[in-house]
Amino acid sequence: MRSTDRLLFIDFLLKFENKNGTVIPCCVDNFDCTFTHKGGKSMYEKERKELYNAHLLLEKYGLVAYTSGNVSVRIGDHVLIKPSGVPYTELKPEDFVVVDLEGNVIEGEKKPSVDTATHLYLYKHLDWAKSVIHTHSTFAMVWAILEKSIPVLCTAHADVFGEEIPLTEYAPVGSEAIGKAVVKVIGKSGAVLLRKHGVMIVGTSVDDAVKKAIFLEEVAKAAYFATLAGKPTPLPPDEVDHLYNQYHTKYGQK
Ligand SMILES: O=C(CO)[C@@H](O)[C@H](O)COP(=O)(O)O
Repeated sequence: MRSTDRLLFIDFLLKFENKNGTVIPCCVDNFDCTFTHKGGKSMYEKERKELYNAHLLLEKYGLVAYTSGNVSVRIGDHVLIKPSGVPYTELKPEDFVVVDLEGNVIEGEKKPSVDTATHLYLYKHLDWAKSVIHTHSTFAMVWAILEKSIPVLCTAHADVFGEEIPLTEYAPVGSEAIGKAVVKVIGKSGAVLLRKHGVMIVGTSVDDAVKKAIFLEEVAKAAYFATLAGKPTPLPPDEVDHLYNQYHTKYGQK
């Protein structure tokens, strides 16, 4: 499409949207023309609130600072993700960006997270992935900086994760490289340490991912202090399996 034709087409779409308040496509022939739906409702209102609350919870538990980290949720062939570089104190539900699985912006005025390619790689390669969280939570990051996986040293770790928290190879930010490195080592826990970087969590829901991000920091902290104070031995693998199965079938209101 010639650029003048594109502009005419976009003008037509905008008028159509204003009149009808209807959701319209935001990418025309790969032309960079993203905009929000000013005339109508934003896409995924419910998921926007859920994602906003997840970001607030990460901040409340001290797992992120200022602009660091991000959360996304998969909705069919779309992913809703945090905008890049927006401080948590300024973040609003309407700021989240809708992208498709190839990274095209479907709705949103802001640039999506710098880690979007990583999140998308995980959604495309792990069919159970419904939400992804990235943090630089302090104690987990200490293990990642030391280039050490976190052994199963206590029952809480066995309960929630059921295995040691693996460590990726080093991968640079801003491409699929981190996603590839995560897929190579991820196990049933869905929690991974990014070498020299931080944490990546994959969840079956936003709640599941938030819970794992919170508990990972708790076990990373306990394991760090235990290792500093003495020479803790890991729980036996049979006991780890037993605790994990018990927790996942009986714990709480099940
Ligand atoms: O780790 C990194 C960059 O090194 C990112 O996770 C930032 O911490 C947050 O980036 P945005 O989601 O704001 O783009």
